[in-house]
Amino acid sequence: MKTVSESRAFGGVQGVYTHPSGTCDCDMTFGLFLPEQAEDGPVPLLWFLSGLTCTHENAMVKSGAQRWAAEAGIALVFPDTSPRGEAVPNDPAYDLGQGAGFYVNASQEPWAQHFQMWDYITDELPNVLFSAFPLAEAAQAITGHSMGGHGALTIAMSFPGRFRSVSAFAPIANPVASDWGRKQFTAYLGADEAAWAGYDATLMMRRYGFDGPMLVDQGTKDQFLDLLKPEALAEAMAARRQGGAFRMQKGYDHSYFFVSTFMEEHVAFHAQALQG
Ligand SMILES: N[C@@H](CCC(=O)N[C@@H](CS)C(=O)NCC(=O)O)C(=O)O
Repeated sequence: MKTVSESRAFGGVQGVYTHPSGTCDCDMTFGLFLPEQAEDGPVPLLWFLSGLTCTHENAMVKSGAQRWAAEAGIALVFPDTSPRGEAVPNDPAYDLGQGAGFYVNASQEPWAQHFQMWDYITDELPNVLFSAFPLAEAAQAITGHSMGGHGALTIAMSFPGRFRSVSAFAPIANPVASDWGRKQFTAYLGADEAAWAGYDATLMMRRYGFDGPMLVDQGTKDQFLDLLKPEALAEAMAARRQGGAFRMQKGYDHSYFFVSTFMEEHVAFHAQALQG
């Protein structure tokens, strides 16, 4: 692993690191914020998965999460959203290929060799993080924005007991019923929709839900509402009697102004679960 940069932030350290990834068969970059409390021993970890077109950098510089994580003594990891590099396939569209990994394990050509983001986020990157940094593996929570909200919700529901809490900002909530989902799942997973079900938060909520608190925020003026399908997830949460809340936030759009507005509440929500 190589250190790209380390900068003092809110009494802690905001680092950027690269490492060779066997899972994605390329070098991968991530941001990690360690609060001051990490100098004294392992601290809880909050994952932030980002959305379409993002790298590790967008949420790291625009979400404002570090101030609240520093106060709560929680580390933040900002992974990239896809494999990268000249050898990695891409697509001219912003919502397929590099920057649009959709947190799935691709089985189709030309994507399968590199686009293994599910295994990267749930297996390889945790191993890198817990062996190299003072992080408490037993105290993890996960959140994300848009495509990253889809990733956070589906990963949290797939690993009962791993994450104490899950939240999402404007998640792609029902990708099997959306053009933000059907196009990418066809490309990455193939036309057989049976292979898609384990990557859809609404279908997973209908079937089993999350074994802890869940918080979802969605702006009412989000320009992508028709693609995000928030009503499907809200209905599934109500039917499941899922603990937590689905909140429609009046007037907010899809941008990081929306994310940063509610970040303090999301970090406090996770801090309660992580420290309880
Ligand atoms: N570029 C796309 C929109 C992509 C987009 O809004 N991406 C969101 C996540 S889904 C994001 O976080 N963008 C990067 C940023 O705002 O820093 C478009 O023009 O339609």
